[in-house]
Amino acid sequence: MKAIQIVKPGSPPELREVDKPTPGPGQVLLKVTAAGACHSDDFVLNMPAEGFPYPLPMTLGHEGAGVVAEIGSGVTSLTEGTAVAVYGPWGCGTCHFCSRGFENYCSRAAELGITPPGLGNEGAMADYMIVDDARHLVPLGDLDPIAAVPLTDAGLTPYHAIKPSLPKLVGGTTAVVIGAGGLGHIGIQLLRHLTPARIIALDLSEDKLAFAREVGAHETVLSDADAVANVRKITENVGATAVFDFVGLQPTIDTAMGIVGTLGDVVIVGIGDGVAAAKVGFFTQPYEVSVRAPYWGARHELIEVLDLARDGVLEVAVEKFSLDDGLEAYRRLASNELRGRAVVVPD
Ligand SMILES: NC(=O)c1ccc[n+]([C@@H]2O[C@H](COP(=O)([O-])OP(=O)(O)OC[C@H]3O[C@@H](n4cnc5c(N)ncnc54)[C@H](O)[C@@H]3O)[C@@H](O)[C@H]2O)c1
Ligand SMILES: [Zn+2]
Repeated sequence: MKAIQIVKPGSPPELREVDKPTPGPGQVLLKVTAAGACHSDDFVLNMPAEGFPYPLPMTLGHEGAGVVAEIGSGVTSLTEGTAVAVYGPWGCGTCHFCSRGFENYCSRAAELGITPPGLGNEGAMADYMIVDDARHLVPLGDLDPIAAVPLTDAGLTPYHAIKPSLPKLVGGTTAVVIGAGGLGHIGIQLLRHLTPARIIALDLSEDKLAFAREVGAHETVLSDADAVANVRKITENVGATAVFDFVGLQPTIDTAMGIVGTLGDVVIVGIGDGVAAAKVGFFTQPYEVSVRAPYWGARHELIEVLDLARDGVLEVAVEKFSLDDGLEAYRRLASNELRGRAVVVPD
């Protein structure tokens, strides 16, 4: 079978022939129906070779959907042919966080497609993939796997990031989304559906800003040196009640800190290596700002996001690629050329 793999850190991924895996006890083999390409894959591809934390070569892809093709011994809860999506953060299942459903915060977690050595899980960018435990599968029902697969990360992560800010995002407040890409364009739709807040989206080009308005942003602002002043002007200097940074570079985090208002949240989702400088202390405005850096989401939240898609609330913009063209998907992702999510669909 074919797989898109990271072979050499700092180099583009490669399309390679690999052995079709066999499910071990408790495992499930999926015939992959769709796999989403995430900017985090690009982050992993560009990690330094020295001290690279994952086994090489490694199949990419932590957004996966498929059809159950083969069941390992001991799995009784599944039948072959069932359409499923994969809940990617694979926790231990028993610790404090896992028992509350937040496997994304399990300290012993192994993640699909981004797994430390010894845990042996490959990603979804392949004809077939192994899922470590039937517990990580969520039924897709009649959802289209191509449109639904981005929800396992590009939908789940913004949902998990936005939820704690919902009580603050009442009428008359402003929410800002920085980066209207895979995660951001779903984040905008979630904010539109879940809050009455005015949504301002920031990105690098007029084309991306037009896309942000298409998916529901009320206003858009170019992400440049004037962005802080321009957003503050729109909010009549009150500032934003929540800023979701889906880029995470130092300039965008600085923008976020510059536009957040009193009682506001700065939520850093992008993995850009930026950090938020503390502006905490008496007589320091804005007052009572919270900064969070959430990671992925809980299993029950994935089910909630899939239900929102079933209700027609979320429309994922997808650019479709075959496995043979998957390298082009990663090229477009790295150069910010995509509209929405790149989804690879094996034959
Ligand atoms: N925290 C988490 O759990 C989690 C999960 C998934 C992805 N991520 C990270 O979130 C980020 C977004 O991922 P994605 O897959 O949506 O990426 P993407 O490439 O689809 O989207 C990124 C968007 O940001 C825009 N952008 C880039 N630089 C910008 C800047 N300086 N100002 C404004 N906009 C800018 C791009 O034009 C693009 O539209 C990545 O850093 C990714 O690694 C984090
Ligand atoms: Zn991701």
